[in-house]
Amino acid sequence: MRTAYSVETVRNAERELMARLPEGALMQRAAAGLAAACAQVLARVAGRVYGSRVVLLVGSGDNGGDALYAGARLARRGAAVTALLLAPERAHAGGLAALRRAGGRVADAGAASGSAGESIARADLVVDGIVGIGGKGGLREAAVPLADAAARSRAAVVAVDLPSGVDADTGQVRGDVVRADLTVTFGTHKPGLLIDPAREYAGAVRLVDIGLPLPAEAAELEALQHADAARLLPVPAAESDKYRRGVVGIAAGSARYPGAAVLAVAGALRGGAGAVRYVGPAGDAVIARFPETLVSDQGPERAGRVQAWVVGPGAGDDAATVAQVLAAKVPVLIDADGLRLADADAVRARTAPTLMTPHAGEAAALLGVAREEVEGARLASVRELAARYGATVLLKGSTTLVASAKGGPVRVNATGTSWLATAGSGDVLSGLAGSLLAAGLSAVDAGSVAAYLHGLAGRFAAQGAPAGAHDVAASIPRAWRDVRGN
Ligand SMILES: NC(=O)C1=CN([C@@H]2O[C@H](COP(=O)(O)OP(=O)(O)OC[C@H]3O[C@@H](n4cnc5c(N)ncnc54)[C@H](O)[C@@H]3O)[C@@H](O)[C@H]2O)[C@@H](O)CC1
Ligand SMILES: [K+]
Repeated sequence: MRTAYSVETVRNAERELMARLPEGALMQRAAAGLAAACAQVLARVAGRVYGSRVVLLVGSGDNGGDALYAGARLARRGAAVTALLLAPERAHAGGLAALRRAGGRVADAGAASGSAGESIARADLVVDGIVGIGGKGGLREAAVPLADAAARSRAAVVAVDLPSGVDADTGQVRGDVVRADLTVTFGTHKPGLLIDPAREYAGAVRLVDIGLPLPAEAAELEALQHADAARLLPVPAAESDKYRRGVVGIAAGSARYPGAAVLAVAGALRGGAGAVRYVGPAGDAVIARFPETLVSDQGPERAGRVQAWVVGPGAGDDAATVAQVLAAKVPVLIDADGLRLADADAVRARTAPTLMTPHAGEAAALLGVAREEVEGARLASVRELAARYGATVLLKGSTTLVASAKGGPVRVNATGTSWLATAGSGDVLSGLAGSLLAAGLSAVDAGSVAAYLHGLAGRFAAQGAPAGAHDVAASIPRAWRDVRGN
């Protein structure tokens, strides 16, 4: 499991560790890891470290200190290193002395703004040490021209700890921020490195272990990795029958949107449940495509045994079906139209698990705010929805988040791809997650494993070209095999 911790938790762990270590030891660990990563980048972009051109953007805190010490290490290996100081009188004194001793140049970024731009334009590597976890708000005005010059330059940009200006705890981006090709982060991932929109600015992320003592239960975010997903996937045993494997009921589709039913069933058939039962007006379309589906034109109450329901994709205005499903004593996934039609009190009154799967627009409607507000503050939004509805909430997006009403770490999914932003892709996800619920996974596990498989399936289906939702569904078995390592 990959984890991310809040700035406050990182600061506490840092204090605890610093008390046991000689002064400056922690920064040296960080700088050594940063310098090693920079040397690898230089080998790629300039062929070698010796003779390469490195520019350090140095702010007034320890983030700048890391950059200066790493710069000193690169200068000792023969790189021509120039530090551009945003606040010369407050730059890290020890770091500055180390860089000077190693033969690096130091300039005032403000006084030499023209030549600062030129050195950035000519650099092979720009190291962004403007601000790290001590940052507040977007980049300050004086730093913006440096970030712009780095963006225009052909240099590779390596961010120290975080791309400067992004909000470490929330992933929010206000105003200008640095765009990095690589972020070298220390001790732990920060939430902003895993959540959009900030994640996009981080580029590839490399974690340098500096020995921070971080308690597992204090994590803000968890991201499943292959091994975690493999452990959670339901695998039938010799004595399994379809009921033990779980029957998932799909109440979806309408005369107007029969395709949503077909796609939700397509996802459900690949989710590990032993059988898929469909109720609704699109039975003919479902059977024509998937003859293994158990189809009923009675309502959910009379559909027969079901261990988890999916309700809502393409449901139109059928509030009665949504209400019937919510009254069932088994886990329920509510998606799409179902989110609009579900009575909030009925959701809160449920005792079996409930998983709601809005995209940003649907989440905004449920919260009564603008869509941009949800997109800018995804972590806060998913937690707020989970608390309001007393349900597990999966907020879709290029980094999908899954929050439990009970609190605890929010799961973030990183397998997604922007190719998945295609009509019907959400219907496939809801069927897949519903199937995992029926197979016995908790709502958080079902949601996060479904998002993981769905993202991988999207990658396999797309491979750099547009793919339809049915292609994504058809690629789910390949995603399972990939996760299970066979
Ligand atoms: N906490 C830890 O465990 C460790 C921290 N280290 C480094 O130390 C950093 C934190 O250092 P600091 O606490 O000194 O804080 P930072 O260096 O992140 O930022 C603080 C400074 O930046 C300025 N600043 C704040 N917001 C700004 C903005 N929007 N634009 C421009 N400047 C802004 C402030 O005036 C302040 O002087 C980490 O990100 C990491 O790079 C590492 O050396 C190793 C260990
Ligand atoms: K930084």
